[in-house]
Amino acid sequence: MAISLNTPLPFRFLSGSPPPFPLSNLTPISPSLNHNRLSSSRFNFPAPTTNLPTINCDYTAFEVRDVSYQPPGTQLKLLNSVSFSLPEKSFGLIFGQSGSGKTTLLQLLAGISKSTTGSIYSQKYGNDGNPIQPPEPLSPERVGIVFQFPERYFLAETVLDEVTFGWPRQKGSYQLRENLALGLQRAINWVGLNGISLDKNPHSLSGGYKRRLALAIQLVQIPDLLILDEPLAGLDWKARADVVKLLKHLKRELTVLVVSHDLREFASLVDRSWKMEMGGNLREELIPL
Ligand SMILES: Nc1ncnc2c1ncn2[C@@H]1O[C@H](COP(=O)(O)OP(=O)(O)OP(=O)(O)O)[C@@H](O)[C@H]1O
Repeated sequence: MAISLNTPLPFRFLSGSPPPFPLSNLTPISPSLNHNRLSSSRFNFPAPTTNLPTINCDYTAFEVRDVSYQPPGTQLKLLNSVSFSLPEKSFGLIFGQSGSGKTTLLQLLAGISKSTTGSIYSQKYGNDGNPIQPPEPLSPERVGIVFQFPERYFLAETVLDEVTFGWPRQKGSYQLRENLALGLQRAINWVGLNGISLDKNPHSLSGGYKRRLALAIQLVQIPDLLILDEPLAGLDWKARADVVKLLKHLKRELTVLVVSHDLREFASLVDRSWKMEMGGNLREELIPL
């Protein structure tokens, strides 16, 4: 399947709800979690490898339970009973050898492929650590994904056309477009693209700004989960530092899951980390520094 950053957008924009609030009005929220609860024997999780603070209150977590994946028509098992939990407004990092299945897992989370077994959902917990609502399947429309080297999939000749590529054009969608326009303005400010002319050709932007643009496209509507595959790949040191800083800012507002080999650069952001072993086995592990 040819993957384009723009491919899923029409569906996202049409079926997702408009941004519920301006992010600029938000007070940064620290993850309010007792992560010991998340690693309770109920879920059979290993000891926590995070530095999330321990505060009791309700919270939501993205849950992946016993997910396995075999590409249709093959006997290959690329993911083997993968389970993990990522609390909202926290930063998760998956690392591991090339070919171990990290991107495959992200593709399942984004709904690009469908898992062979297992489930992916969000779960609300009370302050006693017990679920307080039925689990809700994670809707692909509410997941933003920035692929590795997203700039390779830019299609439009201007920044504006690139960001609005999937927007509805038909009559009667004024309200939706108005909401999208507000979301766009916020996303552009948020990623620091406000100094860039919207008439510019996306391919003429610097490496770091191309990544900002790819992020802005995903942030027009606030995703429940933002996932990024190797966000620093191919960038120079300055752009890498800029993207890390941007993600540090974003993690205050969003749940972020990153696949990366650049462990040192993300170390200060990580709340939870997992290593993908060859054969598609995921286990919670501190990043090796
Ligand atoms: N549809 C498919 N059919 C068969 N094999 C596949 C398919 N998709 C991926 N693979 C194989 O599955 C393995 C895992 O691929 P994946 O891209 O998920 O690894 P990765 O951990 O993300 O690697 P990298 O760090 O190099 O990006 C690889 O050996 C890949 O060639």
